[in-house]
Amino acid sequence: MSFSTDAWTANKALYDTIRAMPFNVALKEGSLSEDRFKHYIIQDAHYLIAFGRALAVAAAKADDPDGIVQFSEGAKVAIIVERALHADYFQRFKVTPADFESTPLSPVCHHYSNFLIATAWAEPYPVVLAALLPCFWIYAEVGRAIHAEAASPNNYQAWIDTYAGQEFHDAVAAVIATTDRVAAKASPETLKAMHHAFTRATQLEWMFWDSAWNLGDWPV
Ligand SMILES: Cc1ncc(CO)c(N)n1
Repeated sequence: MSFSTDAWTANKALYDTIRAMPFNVALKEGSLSEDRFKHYIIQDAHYLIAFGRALAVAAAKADDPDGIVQFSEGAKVAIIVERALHADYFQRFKVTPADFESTPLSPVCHHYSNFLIATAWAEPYPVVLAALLPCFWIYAEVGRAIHAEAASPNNYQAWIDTYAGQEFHDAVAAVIATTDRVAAKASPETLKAMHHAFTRATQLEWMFWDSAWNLGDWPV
């Protein structure tokens, strides 16, 4: 079985939990409060900078030229396309660049961002890809599932359309393919580390939405 099928099966229960989270249900129904979405989108803007940085390191570690192109392009798209989406919502919710700069990373965003950057720098290429894969794959699945059932009109349609869109899904399929290709020649120890990284990132995806729902902040 491929790494991706194995990893998805092993984490399916966690994915089902993510789908049923109050944040995602409310997003689908269009009833998500603006303060919760605003919290989410500010933290996500911080997160995407770390995500882009980790993708750039993955590009530098790629085992072939196609991988350099794939992940440097991924880094670029993470910053450019998603910034545009955020700029839209920042304007709508009146978040100024100064507000964004002065809002620190929440504990969960800080943890997830640092997990990706630390993994990108310290671990071998296959493990880096396994850590990055849930960020792509879970958003693609959640995006499509929400898109299929979303209330219309929905305040958050632009977000839903981005992650349900064909362009994002093509990028996700390509990351799955590269991850499976490198996993197929990985040692048992590396495979084990890949599964560990994939599960950790999936947990952090859950925690990221949970933190937005609860307006997570530093307790002290
Ligand atoms: C937390 C998080 N994970 C994944 C994505 C998709 O790139 C995102 N925008 N934010």
